Amino acid sequence: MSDKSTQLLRIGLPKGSLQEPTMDLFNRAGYNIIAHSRSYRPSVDDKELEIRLLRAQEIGRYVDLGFLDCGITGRDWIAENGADVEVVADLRYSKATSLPTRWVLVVPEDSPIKTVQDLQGKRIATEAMGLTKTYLEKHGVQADIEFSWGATEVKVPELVDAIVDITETGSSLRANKLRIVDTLMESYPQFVSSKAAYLDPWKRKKMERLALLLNGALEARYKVGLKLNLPEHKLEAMLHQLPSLRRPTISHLAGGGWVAVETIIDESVVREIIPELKALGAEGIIEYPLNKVVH
Ligand SMILES: Nc1ncnc2c1ncn2[C@@H]1O[C@H](COP(=O)(O)OP(=O)(O)OP(=O)(O)O)[C@@H](O)[C@H]1O
Ligand SMILES: O=P(O)(O)OC[C@H]1O[C@H](OP(=O)(O)OP(=O)(O)O)[C@H](O)[C@@H]1O
Ligand SMILES: [Mg+2]
Repeated sequence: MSDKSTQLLRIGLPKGSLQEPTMDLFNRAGYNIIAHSRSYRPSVDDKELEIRLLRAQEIGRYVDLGFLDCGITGRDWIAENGADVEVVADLRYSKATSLPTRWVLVVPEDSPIKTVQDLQGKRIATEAMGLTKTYLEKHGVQADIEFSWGATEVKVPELVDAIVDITETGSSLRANKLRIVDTLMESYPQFVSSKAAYLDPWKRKKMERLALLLNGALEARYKVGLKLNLPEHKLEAMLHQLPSLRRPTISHLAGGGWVAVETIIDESVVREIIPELKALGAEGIIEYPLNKVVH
C-alpha cells in the first residue's frame, strides 16, 4: 500500500545495561514508551515506530541484515560484529553518567602484570574476542583469549591472568580490587541504519528527525534556563563578571531603567551564579529546566 499512514520504521533498542537510559532518553525526546515487564515489543505513542528490544550485542547484526531498519546500541558492539551499517547519529549517553564506556585490560591490583607485553603466554577472558585479538596483535603479544559469557571480573586471578571488560564509573573495578593496565576502546551508543532504510527517503527523514530530538534531549540534560531582571546600569558589570552567561538575550522593561536578561547555562555553574546575580542587584531570578536544546 502506498498510503502514508501505513509507513513504519522498525527500530531495535537495547535491553540490558542501556535499556533504562535509552527509555529515559526517548521519554525526554517526547516519545512515551510503555514496556511491559516480560515483553520485548514495547508500545510507543507514535504509530510510525515499531520497537523491538534486543540484546545490545545483536542489534548491529540485525540492522546490517535488514531485519531492523535501524537501531541504537553501543559503538563497541557494532564494531565487534563488523556490522555494515550507516551511522545516523552518535548519542553521547551512558548508563549512570555522561562518561563513555571503556573497554579496559584489567588485572588484580597485586598482579605482576604491568604492561600488555607482560601478557605473553598468559590467559585472558573477555566478551569482546575480536577487540582483544586485534589489540594483542597490534602489540605483537601471543596469549590465549577465551570467550566469557559475563561475570568476567570474578575470573581473575583463579581462572585467568587478565580480563578485558567494560568500565564506566570504575566502581566495579574498585569493588573487585582490580587495576587497569590499558584502555582498548571508548564507546558511546550509536543510532545506526541499514543501507536500505538509509536509501528510503521516508525512513531516512524519520530517522533524522528522531536523531535530532534525541540529541536535543541529550543537549538539554545538564543545562537550565535562567531569567532575571537587573538595573540597566549594572548590565556591563554583570556581563564582565559572569562570562558563563555567554550571550544572553536582553530586553528592556517598560518604564525604563531595568532590563530582563535570559540565557541558557550549564546547571553546574548555577549555584555560583545566582548568589552573584543577587549581589549585583538582580531581582526576580528564576531557573527552569529544559526539555530540548537544538542548535
Ligand atoms: N556500566 C555501563 N555504563 C555504560 N555503558 C555500558 C555499561 N555497561 C554496558 N554498557 C554498554 O551497553 C552495551 C551492552 O553492554 P553489555 O555488553 O555489558 O551487555 P549488557 O546489556 O550489560 O548485558 P550483560 O552484560 O548482562 O550481558 C554496550 O554497548 C556497552 O558499551
Ligand atoms: O565501572 P562501572 O560503572 O562499575 O561499570 C562497569 C560495570 O558495568 C557493566 O556491568 P552491567 O551493569 O552491564 O552488569 P552485568 O555485570 O550484568 O553486565 C560491566 O560489566 C561492569 O561490571
Ligand atoms: Mg554488561
